[in-house]
Amino acid sequence: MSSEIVTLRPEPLTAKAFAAFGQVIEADHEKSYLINEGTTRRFHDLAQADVTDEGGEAILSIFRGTPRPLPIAISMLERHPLGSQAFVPMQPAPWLIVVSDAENPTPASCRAFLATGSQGVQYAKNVWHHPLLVLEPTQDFLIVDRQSAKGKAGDNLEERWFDGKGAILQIP
Ligand SMILES: NC(=O)N[C@@H](O)C(=O)O
Ligand code: NI
Repeated sequence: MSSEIVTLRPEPLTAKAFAAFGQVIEADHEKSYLINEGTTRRFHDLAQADVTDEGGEAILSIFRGTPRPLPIAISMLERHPLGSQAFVPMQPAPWLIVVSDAENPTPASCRAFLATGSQGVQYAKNVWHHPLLVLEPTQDFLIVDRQSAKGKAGDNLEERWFDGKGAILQIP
């Protein structure tokens, strides 16, 4: 059991840096084309929802996040074995992401990212991530994730609480 507390320093969110965890959802001009008589630019196919295991279906929700006490303690991660989960900010405010690609995550295996208010992410199925972390008093996100088939309880949430002191997430 580690007695040292780990400090996580967020790095800028880029598609390349986040590739092991899922996709970054942002207005990538190279994936866009004009529609609607040239009045609208479509940023196309930025991510694909992966939610149909065990009869799951995609749903859209809004999460209204509020900040955690400072210093932000990272004491656990969670994952969704049956589906991806996408977070798209609905206002231009930065937010924080903590993930791990270890099968058995520890504070030292975590990576932190700072997302701009124009960046969303989709966590790939079964990727360890911390629940929503925001910096403003309230921040709304559009969520695309999985609902179990009506009446069929698919267990789509696994949590891993760290032993010892966990980690502290540095605020940029
Ligand atoms: N619990 C829930 O729906 N939210 C988490 O999955 C999260 O990643 O914020
Ligand atoms: Ni989640």
